[in-house]
Amino acid sequence: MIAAPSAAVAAAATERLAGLATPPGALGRLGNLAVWMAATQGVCPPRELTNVGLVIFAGDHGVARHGVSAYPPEITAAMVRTFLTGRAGVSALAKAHDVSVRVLDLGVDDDLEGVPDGVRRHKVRRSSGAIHLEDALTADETRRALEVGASVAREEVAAGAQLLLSGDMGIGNTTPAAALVAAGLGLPASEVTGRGTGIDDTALRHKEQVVQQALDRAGSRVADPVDCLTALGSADLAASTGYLLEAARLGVPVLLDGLMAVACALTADRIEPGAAAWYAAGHRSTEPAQSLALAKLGLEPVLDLGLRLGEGSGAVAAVPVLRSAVALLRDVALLSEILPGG
Ligand SMILES: Cc1cc2ncn([C@H]3O[C@H](COP(=O)(O)O)[C@@H](O)[C@H]3O)c2cc1C
Ligand SMILES: O=C(O)c1cccnc1
Repeated sequence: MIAAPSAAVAAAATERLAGLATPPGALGRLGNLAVWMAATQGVCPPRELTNVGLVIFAGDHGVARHGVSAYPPEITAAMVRTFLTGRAGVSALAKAHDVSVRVLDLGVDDDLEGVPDGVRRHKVRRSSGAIHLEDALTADETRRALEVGASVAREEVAAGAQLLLSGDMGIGNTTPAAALVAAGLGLPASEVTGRGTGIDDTALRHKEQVVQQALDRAGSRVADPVDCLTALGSADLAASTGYLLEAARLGVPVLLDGLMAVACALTADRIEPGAAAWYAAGHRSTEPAQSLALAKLGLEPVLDLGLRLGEGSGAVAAVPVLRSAVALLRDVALLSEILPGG
């Protein structure tokens, strides 16, 4: 069980919020976010968020060759290079909101020649297995990927990160992510499968069959969250899970993105209950599994913009809202200070 953020600081922050020169409740959910931020930092008022870090976990998926995505797997390597030139969707948002971006290749089906060693050094394998036909990973690969993620979280925190975000890149990844949510929530494929990059009705029915076949193949192993990563996940999703889990263990807050981040957060909370108390939901994705997993974790998304990009984009877009919440609890006067004789 992971220890919760400080209840004493949450109480102090709630009291400060109630005393601000604003009508009670007028700050709405910004007030709740500010209290959560203070509790995770263990200090009230909370510190400004000057050091926010996004790590994008990239990898390919065997299922991507089986008609589950609107795009070919070759996009994955091309997008890794695009993150490095700072021209992806999430790059624009990260630049606008002062968020550092790091991209790691866990399982891209390409050697990524010429890409810096720091990006490639954590690679576990080239493409994870096609989950409806075979395990995504060996048990040893799962263990290694979880440890890569944990070590990256430790590095980010040692470098001063106050808030961690995870992003994903990998054509086909909404299929294993939906399977992880189905496994974690005990739901059939029909309830969790979404359109990902934008597949048509025929492809959606096929994708649902692929997810169900994967769940049936995994059988009773769905009861164990680490076995789920081995059977139904991937190297990039296992690393992302290790990263989110380590953030919670270290007591560092996380702002979650869309389906992949939330599927990994759900898996992390299954591995060590209590982890989710360190997570806030950046946005609501259009993927049904993301909303189902958020509800299970008790998380209400900050933004609801119809985003379905991934890459960490929805989390980065929510960073200014979290900064706004912190600024209010830090900088607004207390009503008692502005009243005569107060
Ligand atoms: C150009 C492009 C950029 C992306 N950036 C993120 N994704 C997102 O879409 C993919 C998941 O959807 P599916 O499971 O349907 O393949 C992942 O790569 C995810 O990161 C992208 C997809 C494309 C095509
Ligand atoms: O929920 C997401 O993050 C998402 C949805 C579709 C495609 N890529 C990512």
